[in-house]
Formats: sequence, C-alpha cells, structure tokens
Amino acid sequence: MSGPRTYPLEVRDLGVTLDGREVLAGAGVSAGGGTWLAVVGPNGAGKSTLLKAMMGLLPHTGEVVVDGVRVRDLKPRERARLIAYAPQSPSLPPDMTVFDYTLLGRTPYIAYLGRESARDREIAGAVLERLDLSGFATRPLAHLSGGERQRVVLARALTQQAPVLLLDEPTTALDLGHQQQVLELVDRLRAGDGLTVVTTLHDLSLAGQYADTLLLLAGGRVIASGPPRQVLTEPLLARHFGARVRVEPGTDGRPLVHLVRPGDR
Ligand SMILES: Nc1ncnc2c1ncn2[C@@H]1O[C@H](COP(=O)(O)OP(=O)(O)OP(=O)(O)O)[C@@H](O)[C@H]1O
Repeated sequence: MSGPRTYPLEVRDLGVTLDGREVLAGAGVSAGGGTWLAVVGPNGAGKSTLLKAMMGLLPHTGEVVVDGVRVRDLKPRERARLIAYAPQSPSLPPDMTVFDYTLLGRTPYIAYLGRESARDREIAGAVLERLDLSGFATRPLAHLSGGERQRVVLARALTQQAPVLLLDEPTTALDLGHQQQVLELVDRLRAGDGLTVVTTLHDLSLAGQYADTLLLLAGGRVIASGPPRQVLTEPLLARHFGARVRVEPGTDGRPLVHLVRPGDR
C-alpha cells in the first residue's frame, strides 16, 4: 500500500536584507516530504523572516525548492496551491465573518471573477469544525479573542489544502488545551495526508516533541540543524538564548527543556 504523495522541501542559501540590514544569511535546510521542521531561536533570530521568504513574501537571494520545483518560478496561484502560510499576527478585516475569512483559503482554486463552489464551502466548514470554531462561523473577526483569532488564521491556511504548510508561531496565544489540539491536528494532517510542515515555535519542548528536524537560528544564521536531541543541547541553548536550562529526555526519549533558576542545581 502506498501512502499519500508527499512534497520534500529544500531551502538553499537563503538571504534577506531589510533596510540595508542582513537579517538572514546563508540559511539552508531540507525537510523530507511528510515531515515536520521546527525553526527555533531567540527573538530577532530571523525565524519569521525565513518563513516569509520561503513563501515569497520578501525579496531574497537563494532558492526554495518544493518537490523539485523552484518556488520563485511559480505564479502566485500555483504557489498558493503548493504552500499555505499562517502568519504570526496578520491584520484581519474586522467586519469579515469567520466563515468568509476561512473561505479565502479557497481563492487559489476559484476561477477569476468566479464564485466559490458548494465544495469550497464544505471544505471551509469542515476545517472550522475540526478547529472547534463552527460556533464562531458568523462572528465578525473583530469580536474574537486572541486565541480564537489565531485558530481562524490557521483555519484559513488549512482550507487552502496545500501539501506544504508554514505556520509562524501557531500556538503563542493558545491555552494549553488548544495548543495540544492544534499541534495534534497538524500532526495528524502530516501523518495522514503527508503534509510537509514548517513551524516556528518558541516552546522548545513542544518543538522537540513534534518536529522531526529542528533548525536553530541566531543572528540570522543557521547555528545547528538535525534531530531534536542534537539541537536541543544545554550548551547550545545557553549560548544562543542566554538562558540556564536543563535538558532531559521525556518518556518518549525526546528532549524536554526546563528553565533552571540561578542557585538551583
Ligand atoms: N522591515 C525591517 N527592516 C529592518 N529590520 C527588520 C525588518 N523587519 C524585521 N527586521 C529585523 O529582522 C530581524 C529578524 O526578525 P524576525 O521577525 O524574522 O525574527 P524572529 O526570529 O521571528 O523573532 P521573534 O522571536 O521575536 O518573533 C530582527 O532583528 C528584526 O528587527
């Protein structure tokens, strides 16, 4: 039995200069099709910049290649069918309803001047259901809490049904239960539909629990990449986050990162 078709991802020598400042340089990493890559690093490291450049939203040098296709050669609609992106804090049209905003994820499939089909509406409805958002469908975006808004942004990205999913800090505004719900849902989509997932994540233990590969960025450069236990090491975290941490294996052997107070052993 063969699984779903998957789309490997390769980032080659990516560089971004903003206002004359090199905020990302020489960034390279690859992720197998159907695997999860988590980008970690301190504030200002260049994590969001990397995702935006991968999505083609920022001028950059280097290449992003998905399943052998150079993303920069694609037309915007083709790119949007291949890669979906949920930004960290997008500005949302306040009067638009949750359902209509989610439906925007179908735009790359709707003909110019065309209207969404019953199938498009069905897909949007099903995604809202999976994210516990059906009850909010007719609510204007301005009337949502921060965490609800964050899940709606994710809903729009999932409605796009692209095989590569880029999520910038998908869990920051979420309570514990919703963090788990969102990460488990994304992981089910990865395993079941073969999505290639790239997330930035501040929570290093969560990154270590879910990702197959971690990419540690600091100062716009790649410091380390590889399986979680190779990247989440006490010396690397101490050096690049300026934090005292203890790293120990969890029940599944994946590393858990704890902050240690000065004076504790
Ligand atoms: N338009 C801009 N002009 C100049 N510098 C910028 C611009 N946008 C972002 N930067 C800088 O680029 C660097 C990388 O920013 P980025 O948002 O990618 O960091 P990040 O790793 O996602 O950080 P955080 O964890 O705080 O979200 C930061 O130092 C930021 O100040």
